Amino acid sequence: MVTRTVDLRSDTVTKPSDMMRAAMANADVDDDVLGSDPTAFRFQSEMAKVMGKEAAVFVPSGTMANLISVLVHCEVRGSEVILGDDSHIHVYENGGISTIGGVHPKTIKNNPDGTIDINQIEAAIRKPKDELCFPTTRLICLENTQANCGGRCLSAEYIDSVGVLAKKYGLKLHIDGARIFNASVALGVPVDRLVQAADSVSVCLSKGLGAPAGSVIVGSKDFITKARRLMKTLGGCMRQVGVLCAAAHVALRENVSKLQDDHRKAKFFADGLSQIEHFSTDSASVETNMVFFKILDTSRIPPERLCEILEECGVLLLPASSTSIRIVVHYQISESDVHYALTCIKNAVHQILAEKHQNKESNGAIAT
Ligand SMILES: Cc1ncc(COP(=O)(O)O)c(C=O)c1O
Ligand SMILES: C[C@@H](O)[C@H](N)C(=O)O
Repeated sequence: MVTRTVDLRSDTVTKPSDMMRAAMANADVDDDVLGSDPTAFRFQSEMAKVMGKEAAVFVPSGTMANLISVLVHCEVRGSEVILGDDSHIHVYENGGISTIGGVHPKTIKNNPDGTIDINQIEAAIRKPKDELCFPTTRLICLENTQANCGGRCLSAEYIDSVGVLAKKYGLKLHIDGARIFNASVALGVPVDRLVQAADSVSVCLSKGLGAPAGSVIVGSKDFITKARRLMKTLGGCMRQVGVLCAAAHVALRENVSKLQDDHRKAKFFADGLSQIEHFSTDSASVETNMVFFKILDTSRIPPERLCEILEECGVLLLPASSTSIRIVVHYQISESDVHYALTCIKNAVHQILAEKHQNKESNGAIAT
């Protein structure tokens, strides 16, 4: 019987704090479609200010925030967006920019550090002379932090250089900033500086900041007006949305300061994993709240089996590939949880290896 749960599947798993629940219960609300929900208005104004952009709109999810942002930038048919081949928009959003928006993706391989090579970006930009046969490049998307590269941070200098390239060719720049506050804290760069070159940013309040739901798109007033209209088309406009914005506002006020500790716990986790035989963990590459560790082929430990055994002791993890597992730390994971999970992982490895040895023995016995 599981008496303790340590949920390391994602930073989307946090439960709203008591302060968030109180804010939700007491939120001053109104119909945000017929008019303006006062709590949503205040939160959106605060987010625009914090991110250094003209305007903001609260959106039900990060996936919808990215979809809306890409579709507003690429509102002309035959548009193409340049993005990383391991980006969330390309991998985890059901191809929505194409299936719903008719936007063509031009992927470039993500570097291990989360960037996409700037020379490859420039080479991928379509040339006007080829417009009869090819889509028209209108947008470049970056992701900061870059989740599938291990939560790696894109520097302000890199983003600025992509911004210069975008302007050179008359393109727009969107940042999937689901974890932009993690990047800001890890780099020690104010978040508005980090996204200065971007025309739009999607920011998740429901990840490391711990809100129960929601994202925000920030950008110019004109962009946000178009984004809000498209959100209505997609069915994303909500009535008394202040209930959710109240929790998101608490998350913004209370939890940015906790992110550094998440990063420290992730680093501690990575150091602990690197002590475990049969695992390969690049602890040096852990910059924020994510740790990916590879299970060496020699061990022949299937990630699914490891996750299965760990679930029995209340430690929840997700395989990242056929040979690796992802750990995501958040503010509701304690130091003690980290130690407990590491102990459970070590014990699970020993259990699986013992199982394999026993199977080998019994197969050998049958064979003789
Ligand atoms: C980098 C990144 N972008 C966007 C999203 C989408 O956010 P949501 O789950 O709220 O749709 C996620 C994960 O959830 C993510 O990790
Ligand atoms: C898996 C992905 O969709 C989610 N954003 C996560 O990082 O957990």
